Amino acid sequence: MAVPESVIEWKPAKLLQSREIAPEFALLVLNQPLRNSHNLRKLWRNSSLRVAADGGANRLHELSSFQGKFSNLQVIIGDLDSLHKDVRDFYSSQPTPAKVIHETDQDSTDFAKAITWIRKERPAGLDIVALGGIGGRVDQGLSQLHHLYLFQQDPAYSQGRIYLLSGSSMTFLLKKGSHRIRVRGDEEGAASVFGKYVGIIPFKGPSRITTSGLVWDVSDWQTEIGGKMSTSNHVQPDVEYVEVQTTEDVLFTIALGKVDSEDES
Ligand SMILES: Nc1ncnc2c1ncn2[C@@H]1O[C@H](COP(=O)(O)OP(=O)(O)OP(=O)(O)O)[C@@H](O)[C@H]1O
Ligand SMILES: Cc1ncc(C[n+]2csc(CCO)c2C)c(N)n1
Repeated sequence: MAVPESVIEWKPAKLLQSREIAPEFALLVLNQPLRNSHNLRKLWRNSSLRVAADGGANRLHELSSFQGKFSNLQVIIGDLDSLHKDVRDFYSSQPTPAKVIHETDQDSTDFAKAITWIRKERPAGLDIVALGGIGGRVDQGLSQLHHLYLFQQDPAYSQGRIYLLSGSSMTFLLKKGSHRIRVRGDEEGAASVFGKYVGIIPFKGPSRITTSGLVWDVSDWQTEIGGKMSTSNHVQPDVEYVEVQTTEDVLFTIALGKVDSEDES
């Protein structure tokens, strides 16, 4: 009898909801514009390890220096060419000082250094949310996507997922196989975490995909850069899950909902 193929479950909205339902994860703050948004506050509260990649600490400090928020950063890592001295002093002089890790090599980015450090610190695997992922410079964004592939080759993939969170999307890598992605929140009455737009990107090379739960579902559909690609797809209004079967690794990207307001509460 054929063994049923195992389905990988994704519940990314839990990262952005209350602490009770959030899984354990590390928050990695990149050097990208940062707002004191609903999502940032939730992620800060829910994360069990808070790390800044070099100048990411400057971005946090711009927010925390007003209200003392976001001051319990635990680690700053990188070549430290962007970290401001007053920011380093601020985080080093907190009641629980941040550890500052200087890694000088010029063959990897501070994003990669930070992920590698978190992975070594938690060899059993810890999910990582990278804040500011694929938001700014194109080479940095493409390097972050490349690193999703590099790090997800790790055997700890299933316990150590990486989510790139920009101001308007969440992006993660679906390894070849079957995936079931919950696209609604898990809390009664919670405003929607995700919007409707979805893209499935064959960044690594051609794949054949089958989807359900999308307005433009496809079945055993060849996708490749230079061929066809599903972008600006929509989640069907009444579904809770989107399912994707893919013959090769692909990126899945979904828009964030409108709740991520700028209020300072
Ligand atoms: N302009 C940018 N656009 C997109 N991402 C960025 C940008 N600048 C920095 N980042 C992200 O934040 C991380 C930390 O940035 P950092 O403060 O070290 O800037 P950097 O010195 O330009 O980056 P790196 O040394 O990693 O090339 C980077 O590794 C990268 O992932
Ligand atoms: C082939 C090759 N291309 C680019 C770089 C440069 N580089 C890549 S990551 C990084 C760190 C940035 O802080 C730098 C400078 C290299 N070393 N090797």
